[in-house]
Amino acid sequence: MIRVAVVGARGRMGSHVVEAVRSASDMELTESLDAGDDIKQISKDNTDVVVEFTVPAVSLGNVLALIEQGVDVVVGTTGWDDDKLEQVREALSHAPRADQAVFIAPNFAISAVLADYFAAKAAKYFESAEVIELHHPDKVDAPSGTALHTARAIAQARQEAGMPAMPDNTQSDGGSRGQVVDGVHVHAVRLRGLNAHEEVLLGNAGEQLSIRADSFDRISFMPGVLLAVRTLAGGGHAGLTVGLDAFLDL
Ligand SMILES: NC(=O)C1=CN([C@@H]2O[C@H](COP(=O)(O)OP(=O)(O)OC[C@H]3O[C@@H](n4cnc5c(N)ncnc54)[C@H](OP(=O)(O)O)[C@@H]3O)[C@@H](O)[C@H]2O)C=CC1
Ligand SMILES: O=C(O)C1=N[C@H](C(=O)O)C[C@H](O)C1
Repeated sequence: MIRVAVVGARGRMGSHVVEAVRSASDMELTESLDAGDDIKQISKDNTDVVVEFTVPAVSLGNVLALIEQGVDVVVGTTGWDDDKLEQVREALSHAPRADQAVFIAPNFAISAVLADYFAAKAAKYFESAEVIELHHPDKVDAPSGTALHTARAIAQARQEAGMPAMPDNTQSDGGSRGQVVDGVHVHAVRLRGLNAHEEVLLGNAGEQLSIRADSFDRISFMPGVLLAVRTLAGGGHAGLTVGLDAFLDL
């Protein structure tokens, strides 16, 4: 039985994770913590894997504290940059357990993971590429972690193919061209009625490829979360792993 704790348990995602863990025959829910709770209630004495879905401002602190507690962590919270990831690697290098693992995924839905993968594969064949992410208006961060991950993957594919900068004759945009992430324009839509959506537009003269992923319900993220919990609990993934594609045979 995998002992699972949830941090951010009363949140939109955390509450879904609590339900998914409770419904899993191979898992036992140990601790359900939220803002104001002492994260050191979680330890290797009561928990094997922690699932963390909080807010970008606190996730690194939570992960560092949980590493000190000797437990593995599955992280869904967004807002990760290279510096924060390096702090996690550093903490893992002197963690209580040599086989301790942290897994971070910008998106746990298979539709989004595949859209990201397909966009990176297509990128070198198109002169232009832009990313549009669309979410519910309660989301605190923009652009989404998923869109940032996709934009960086497109940029890396273009760089590896030796491609030039994308064509853009904009002289002044007043902010309407979105955020530029490694040369890729990213646009964020916030709209009541939406949940989580991403569209990648890739263009050449006379043609366009559109790659779209839609998460209509947060249940779409749960199979990926449970896959990550089971994978970490099974061992063999010591250190930091980023992206659910690492656990899929893509
Ligand atoms: N990787 C993925 O597939 C997905 C990632 N996400 C990401 O997950 C994160 C959470 O999203 P969502 O669930 O919608 O957000 P919510 O705001 O609904 O949930 C966040 C929860 O974390 C709690 N919290 C805040 N600070 C702390 C703390 N220091 N310790 C413990 N809990 C804390 C909040 O409590 P309170 O409200 O009282 O402050 C709240 O209950 C976001 O970064 C989002 O982008 C979302 C969906 C999918
Ligand atoms: O806040 C959300 O809801 C989501 N956040 C993640 C992100 O920022 O990419 C994943 C998904 O898009 C839902």
